[in-house]
Amino acid sequence: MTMRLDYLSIFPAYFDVLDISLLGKAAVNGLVEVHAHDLRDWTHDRHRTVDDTPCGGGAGMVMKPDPWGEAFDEIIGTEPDSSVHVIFPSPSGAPFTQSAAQELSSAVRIVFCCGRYEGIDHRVIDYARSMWTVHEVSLGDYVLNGGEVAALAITEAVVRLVPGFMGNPESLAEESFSAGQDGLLEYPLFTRPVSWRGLDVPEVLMSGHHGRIAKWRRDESVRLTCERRPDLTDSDFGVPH
Ligand SMILES: COC(=O)c1ccnc(N)c1
Repeated sequence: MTMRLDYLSIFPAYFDVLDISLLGKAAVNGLVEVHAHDLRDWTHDRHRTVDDTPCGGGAGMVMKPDPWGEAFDEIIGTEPDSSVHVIFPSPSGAPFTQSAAQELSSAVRIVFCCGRYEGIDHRVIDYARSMWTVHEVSLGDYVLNGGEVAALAITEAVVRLVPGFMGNPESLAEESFSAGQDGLLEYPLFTRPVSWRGLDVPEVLMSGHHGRIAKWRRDESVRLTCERRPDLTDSDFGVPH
């Protein structure tokens, strides 16, 4: 199954980066298909205008609905289809999580709508909701200049979970937030040399004692999660098992 990814933006060149590294390889082996579009291709005036002043006043500009609607018609179509996922990255969106990435990794089509200026006319989102499965998602509590960087981050989080993308899918099991880690943060990692600038690899990791190593790793995950992400812990995690 090939996942088709579309990106609508006034800066489509942001997505050239998807041609390199693992994502580029996935495109080559037909796992994903990437299409970046310039929203201005759906404008009809000499200045290729995509924005206008906000109704009701206020600072900045708002992205006009017309170009988005015409782009949707051409890129996605004019018939409702709930299997198409349309993502609007936005600081006012729902927090994007690993479980959302996991769910999206089985999608056949994902269309990223990258807003600029103060944002997109809300009717674009309402129209999209009437046609497709819409996700307004935030990467965290901060504001970017546009949705492009967020779209790239979401793409990476999703595509790496697509079956066949990662050479060794087992490596996914022990990552932070993965089910295999019970949603805990990943334990600290070490490799050779055993001693480096006076800093040594924890002895337990060199013991060859798998039970002790597993316990050390679990304890470290619980400790890190309690320290850094108390919001992720509950009474169970608070006490290392
Ligand atoms: C324009 O988009 C944003 O500023 C944005 C998107 C997703 N997450 C955020 N925290 C910000």
